[in-house]
Amino acid sequence: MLYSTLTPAAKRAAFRERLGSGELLQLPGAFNPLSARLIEAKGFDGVYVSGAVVAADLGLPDVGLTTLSEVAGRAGQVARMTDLPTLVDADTGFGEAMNVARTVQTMEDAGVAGLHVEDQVNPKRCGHLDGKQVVDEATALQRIRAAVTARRDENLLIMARTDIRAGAGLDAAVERAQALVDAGADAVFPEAMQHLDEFEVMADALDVPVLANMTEFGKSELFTAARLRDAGVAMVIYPVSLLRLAMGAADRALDTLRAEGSLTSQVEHMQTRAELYELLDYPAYNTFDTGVYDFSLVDHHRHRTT
Ligand SMILES: C[C@](O)(C(=O)O)[C@H](CC(=O)O)C(=O)O
Ligand SMILES: [Mg+2]
Repeated sequence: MLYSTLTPAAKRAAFRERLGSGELLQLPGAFNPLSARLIEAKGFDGVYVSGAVVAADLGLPDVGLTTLSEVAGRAGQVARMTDLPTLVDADTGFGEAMNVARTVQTMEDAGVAGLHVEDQVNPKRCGHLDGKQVVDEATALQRIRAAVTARRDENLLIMARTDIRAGAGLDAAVERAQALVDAGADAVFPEAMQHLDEFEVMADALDVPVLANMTEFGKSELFTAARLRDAGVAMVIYPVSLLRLAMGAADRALDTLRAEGSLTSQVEHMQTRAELYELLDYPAYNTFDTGVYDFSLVDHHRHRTT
């Protein structure tokens, strides 16, 4: 109950170990802390906190409007609810080198296992939209150096995301990624790759784990986990998928309520009360409550008789 049962340091160490195992780790995006519990219950390897989802949750587009405090707050709430490692989208680091350093320490305090910092100009755009711009290499490397220098737990995974592929092509992306690794990045997130063999080229060129972004309605086809693993990818995120599914279900259910005047026909699609309580570990809280109650009775009794 109350979750998580592990310290952030233990989660980071476990994440590093799993990443070194050569398996493909799957990290669905948690759109809230409760959905992180579901992701864990279903046996996934980690939880992703998407910048696009944090923004959308607030009713905002993903154009660099959310603040470090908002994103770190949400990442902390999610990380708190799961024993899985949490990977958070730190956008551009919320500024330049000095801001990136503060972002890393704030995210570390929030209990995440890793974060990614991208090389887009401020204010950033969704990586799968046209018209985004990247900073020059020197600025991109500064952000990563600042991130690596700022962390206090050496197991905190600093991932460099590069958005250069869309504007400058795959060769430029590989070159940028190699420079980011030389600057200290522990892993690379090549954004908006189009074909599976591009992931393969990237994974072959780098000595660090590579992440694939399987966001829907984007530039990439939705490759299966098996194909990504065969291409040498180490981690895959499904950043906005659960939010899209939940909002799709909510949209249809609201139409039904308007049309039918009740949600009776929708009940079969709902998570049941029993399923929700199980996910919340409700019985454990009851037991805890009883323990406190018993204790106070005994205590009270002792006071009266002495
Ligand atoms: C991964 C991503 O950065 C996110 O914030 O989740 C987005 C996802 C999306 O907009 O589909 C991205 O820029 O790819
Ligand atoms: Mg993002």
